[in-house]
Amino acid sequence: MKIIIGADDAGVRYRDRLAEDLRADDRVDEVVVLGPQDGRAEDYPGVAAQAATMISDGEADRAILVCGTGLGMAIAANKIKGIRAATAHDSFSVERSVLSNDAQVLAMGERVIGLELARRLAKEWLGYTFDPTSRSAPKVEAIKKLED
Ligand SMILES: O=C(CO)[C@H](O)COP(=O)(O)O
Repeated sequence: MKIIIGADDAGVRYRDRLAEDLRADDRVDEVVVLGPQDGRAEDYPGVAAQAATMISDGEADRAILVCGTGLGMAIAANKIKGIRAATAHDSFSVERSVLSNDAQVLAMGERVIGLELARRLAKEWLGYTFDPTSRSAPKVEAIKKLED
């Protein structure tokens, strides 16, 4: 699995810790880091669009995006066709974002949850795979039709 980990200025600290976790995770083959580098500022819309476009183009499988709240990242990523991004800060929502919504993007807020919870949720999120034969599949198909 190729995973993007991205952030804006408000999410850099969590991004860098989550990137370390992802690199150490056997389920992850490759980690792509997006967002501020070498102290250069970057706002969330550009980072979210870059990550979402890579997924939509088949260059990456999933992304974790961190900003202050996790809201702007999800809103911006959802503007890219084919992308389902969800902000989630609890275990159940993280699970359902994949199993119900087939979301490829998890957005979290560094100003909202603690680092250890963010790390745990990222780890849980990696373990879920959408089942295209599940009761949720027709609803995801209905979402896709909204884009046409
Ligand atoms: O949380 C953010 C967007 O949802 C971002 O990190 C901060 O945005 P701002 O409050 O507009 O500076």
